[in-house]
Amino acid sequence: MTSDASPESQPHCLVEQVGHKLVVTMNRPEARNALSGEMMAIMEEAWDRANDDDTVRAVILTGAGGFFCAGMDLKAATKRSPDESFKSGFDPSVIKGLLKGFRLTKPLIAAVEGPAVAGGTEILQGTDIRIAGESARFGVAEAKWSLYPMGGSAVRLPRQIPYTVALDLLLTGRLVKAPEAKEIGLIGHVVPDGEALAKAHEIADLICANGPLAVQAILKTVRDSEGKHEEDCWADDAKVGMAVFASNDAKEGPRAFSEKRAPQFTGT
Ligand SMILES: C[C@H]([C@H](O)CC(=O)SCCNC(=O)CCNC(=O)[C@H](O)C(C)(C)COP(=O)(O)OP(=O)(O)OC[C@H]1O[C@@H](n2cnc3c(N)ncnc32)[C@H](O)[C@@H]1OP(=O)(O)O)[C@H]1CC[C@H]2[C@@H]3CCC4=CC(=O)CC[C@]4(C)[C@H]3CC[C@]12C
Repeated sequence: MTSDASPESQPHCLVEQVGHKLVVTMNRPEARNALSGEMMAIMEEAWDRANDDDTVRAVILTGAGGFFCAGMDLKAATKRSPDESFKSGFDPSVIKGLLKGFRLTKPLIAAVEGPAVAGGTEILQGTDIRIAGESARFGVAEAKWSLYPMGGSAVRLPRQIPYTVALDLLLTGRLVKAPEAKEIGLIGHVVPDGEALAKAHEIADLICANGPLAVQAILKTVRDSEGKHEEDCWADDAKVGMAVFASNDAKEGPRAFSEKRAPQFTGT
């Protein structure tokens, strides 16, 4: 993957831990946070950190300057053949930065303002809870430029929203605003413009106050059972659930309820 560091020497992605929350901010506002090699590399590191660091209990993905992400850098794509990176060894069957073929073990909350287009809506499909300012725009525009939604939308979008709506978006490349995106189930919350990040923090705080083992176990079962027949899931579901019930935190939760106090979870 090539690195194309910003001329302003600002990193293309910022990563900051706030308490138990890891906040990942795509940071190329002059290009509507279009994805770059550098941005993808920083996001890959952030995802590893989120998965490996026990102090991280929730992750927020957002964009700088009032924009989420405009997908691949189309201007950079005019400087070399669009398929050059594939020829030089980049295997697009896993695109970790875009959460294709790689998932977080901690909940990932998207806070969207402005456009989330093409790769921007594709990475959104790897997030768990999605919040947007009311004039945010979403769409999978690749076909408009005779490109392919390589971030996974041809597979994922029809699984996440109704088939006919997914095909409408994939084949026309049209954009929808936040209220319609909520109506079709692509996002879960619409807030006044400028308030998506605050709402994401509010939801992340609720998650971080919960038992981290329970939260991560729920995510694991949801992820592992995707696409399987439910009868094929119960054995693992029970195993994952029993490990949570055997934890110290599972003793602390009911004790805190009985003692009428907030639980103090340790993740053990
Ligand atoms: C293959 C995947 C993925 O599936 C492919 C894509 O994502 S295709 C991208 C398609 N994007 C779009 O269609 C969006 C285009 N933009 C717009 O429609 C509008 O700009 C907007 C709706 C977003 C905003 O409209 P506005 O009116 O608000 O603003 P506007 O005036 O238009 O723009 C303001 C300025 O911003 C510039 N701008 C906007 N969008 C882009 C853009 N996408 N690229 C560049 N610049 C943009 C605009 O020109 C204006 O600037 P001015 O100077 O003022 O004119 C691929 C997804 C990720 C890829 C990987 C990324 C990392 C990699 C790096 C490498 O080196 C190797 C390859 C790879 C791994 C790469 C591989 C493919 C992907 C996986």
